[in-house]
Amino acid sequence: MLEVKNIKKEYPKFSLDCSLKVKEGQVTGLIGQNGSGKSTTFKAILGLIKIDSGSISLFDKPISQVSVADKEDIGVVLADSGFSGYLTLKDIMPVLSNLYKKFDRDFFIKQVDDFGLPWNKKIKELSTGMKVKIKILVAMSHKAKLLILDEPTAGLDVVARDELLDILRMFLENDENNSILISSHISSDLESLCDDLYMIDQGKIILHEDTDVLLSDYGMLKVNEEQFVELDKNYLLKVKKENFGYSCLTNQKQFYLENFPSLIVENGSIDEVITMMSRGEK
Ligand SMILES: Nc1ncnc2c1ncn2[C@@H]1O[C@H](COP(=O)(O)OP(=O)(O)OP(=O)(O)O)[C@@H](O)[C@H]1O
Repeated sequence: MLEVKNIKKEYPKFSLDCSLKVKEGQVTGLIGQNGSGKSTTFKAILGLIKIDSGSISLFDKPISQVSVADKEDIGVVLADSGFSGYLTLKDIMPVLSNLYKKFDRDFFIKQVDDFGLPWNKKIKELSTGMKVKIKILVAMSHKAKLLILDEPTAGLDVVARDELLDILRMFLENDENNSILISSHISSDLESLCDDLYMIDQGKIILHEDTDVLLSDYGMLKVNEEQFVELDKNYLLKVKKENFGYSCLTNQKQFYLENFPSLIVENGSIDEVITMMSRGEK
C-alpha cells in the first residue's frame, strides 16, 4: 500500500535515512523520541518536503504518478494541521463536501453526533480531545483507505487517548483492507493497535518487528559480572553496563529461560527495547 525506500533528507544538524512499508489491512507504527525524525518522514511521504534521494510508492505507483483522485484515498492528520479555530463543524461540512468528491455526509453527521461533538461551537473553544477527534473524523470522512497520523495522541489524557484508539479500530473494522501509518513517542498507544512497529532514532530505523514478536520473544536479562562472563551472547542484540552488572536485550527470550534458568529474564517493555536499541552496545 505504501513503501518508503531509503529516503534521505539532510538538514544542517539532522540526517534522515528511512525505509518502511505499510501493508494493506495493517497498522504500522513509527515510534521515536522528540526530534527523531517522525514528522520529517511523514512530510516526505506526503510530498510536503523534497527528499534528497530514495523513492516512495503509494497504492503500487511511484508517488509522482499518484493522481489527485487517488490522493483522496489518504486521510492525513499532522500535528500542525487543521481548520481555522473560528469555524464550527457546521461551517466545515460544506467545505469538506466541496473539497472531496467522495465526502460521505451521512457518515460525518452520524459520527459528529455519536462522538457528542457540538455543531455550533467554534473549534478553538473545544477541548484538545475534541479537536483531535475532529481531525481524525475529517481524515476518515472521504472514504480514505489509508490514514497517515502524526502523533495524534499527543497532549491527550488517558480517556481521550482510549477513545481515539477506539475510533481508529472502527476505521479498521469498516473495511479489512483499510490501513494506518501512525507515529507516537508513547509506545503503549501503539502496542495495542499496531501489527508492526518501526523504531526511529536520530533519523535512522533502528528496529522493525511484528508487535506480537516484540512482546513475546524480546526480553531483558539482568545479570551480574560473573553471570555475564558465563552467558551465551549469541542471541543478545544489545548490552548496557549498569550498577549491578549488565542489562542485555535479546530477541530469543525462550532460549535464555530454558538454558539459563537461574537468570532474571524480564519481558522487556517496548520502551526498554527502544532505550536498549538506541543506547545499548554490541
Ligand atoms: N526545516 C528544517 N530545517 C532544519 N532542521 C529541521 C527542519 N525540520 C526538522 N528539522 C530537524 O530535524 C529533526 C527531526 O525533526 P522531526 O520534526 O522530524 O522529529 P519528530 O520525531 O517528529 O519529533 P517531535 O516528536 O518533536 O515532533 C529535528 O532535529 C529538527 O530540528
